[in-house]
Amino acid sequence: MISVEEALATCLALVRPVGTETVPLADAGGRVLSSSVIARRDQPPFAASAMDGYALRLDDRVSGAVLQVVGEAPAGRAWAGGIGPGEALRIFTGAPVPEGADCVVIQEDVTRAGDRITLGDRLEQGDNIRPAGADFRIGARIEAPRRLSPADVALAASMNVPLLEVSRRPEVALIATGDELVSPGEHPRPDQIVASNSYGLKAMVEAEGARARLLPIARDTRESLEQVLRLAADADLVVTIGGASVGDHDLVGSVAAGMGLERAFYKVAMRPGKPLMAGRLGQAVLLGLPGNPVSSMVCGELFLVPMLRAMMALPTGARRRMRARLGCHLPENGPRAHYMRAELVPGPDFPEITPYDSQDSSLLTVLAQANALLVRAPHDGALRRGDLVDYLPMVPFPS
Ligand SMILES: Nc1nc2c(c(=O)[nH]1)N[C@H]1C(S)=C(S)[C@@H](COP(=O)(O)OP(=O)(O)OC[C@H]3O[C@@H](n4cnc5c(N)ncnc54)[C@H](O)[C@@H]3O)O[C@H]1N2
Ligand code: MOO
Repeated sequence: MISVEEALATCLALVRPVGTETVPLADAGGRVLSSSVIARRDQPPFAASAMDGYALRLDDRVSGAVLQVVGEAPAGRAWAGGIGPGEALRIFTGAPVPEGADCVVIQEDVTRAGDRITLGDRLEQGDNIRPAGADFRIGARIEAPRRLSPADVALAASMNVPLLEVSRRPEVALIATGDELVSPGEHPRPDQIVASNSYGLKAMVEAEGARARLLPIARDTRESLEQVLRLAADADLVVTIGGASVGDHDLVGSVAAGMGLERAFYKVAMRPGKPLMAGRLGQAVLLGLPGNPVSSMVCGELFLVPMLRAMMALPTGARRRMRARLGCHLPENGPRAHYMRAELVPGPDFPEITPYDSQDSSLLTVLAQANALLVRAPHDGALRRGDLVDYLPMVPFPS
């Protein structure tokens, strides 16, 4: 058995970036930017009013002053002329500030009568002008690689860049295996269950921005497994679920080997998820996850997600660990790293984390409730309430 760290390093060494494509800005949210975005203009491109009011000279901003209104500038229509002493321009938020004006007095501080305004008693100190280029200058960059947030998309739009180069979405084929499985909505026999983790993994893959394809459930025969694996030949990453352990019906390793799998490792010193395997299968990479629902989902978080990120050319490595105070006592850990499903709540200095009583790797109710994985190293000594421990956050984090 190898360590989680070795297994992750090997998984990451197996994958390659999948290449790039160009997409319209409107479809770029959540995608991974692969070429930096470069601003084609200054924003704002002119000194702009931040308020609805009157543009005038600072020298004229005196309580009680009476000024002549010479014209009007709505947003999108600049006033061609300038502003002289004793003059004001009616101006609206976002409109260019005219030559000669160096402040905008908000309309609430002004009394207007015909073409004249009188400035009120209390006038603001600020000039209410957004200087040209205050947001960004031409040539400013959104550096790649970066997963594009909604704010990034808005920024790229503002930079007037309509097409973005992003990483292609990796194609992931998901294969559930086992005679006991039926698809959700079907009618299982009394000795059957409903395939679950393949659907959870599909959601996980898609949340990362990759494409997931659920292949037909492979039955526990060599022929069935071979047939379904062949359907996955064009995928970038083939993920099998189950059939990885030592039982007579656990065929994934030997069938994949027969089809040319160059296995990089099998079995990792972790709980849950010991019978994990990975290797190269033709043009694709194969990740063989254990069948227990929680094991496969935890391995998905720890290995599949970083692999997908590497395939999209994002900086990779282990999921970022955080620190929390333990909410209970825990006995010494065994020889495998333990990723305990846990509840994380806010605390006075660090958040407080308490693992659920049952850590059986079949319990999806516990996994769905958990908002963190408490990480224990192999042979970690007994821990006391209040000790600082590592955890990996999972959604939903308490708000
Ligand atoms: N003698 C030993 N037995 C087992 C060992 C071992 O070391 N020696 N390891 C155990 C561990 S740890 C795990 S994890 C499981 C993993 O086994 P497999 O990967 O071969 O998974 P299966 O046997 O196919 O299934 C395990 C369990 O999960 C259910 N399952 C499978 N696929 C799905 C699915 N898509 N959706 C929902 N549930 C699924 C399956 O029905 C079984 O209940 O092996 C232990 N055994
Ligand atoms: O490690 Mo298995 O993955 O106990 O469930």
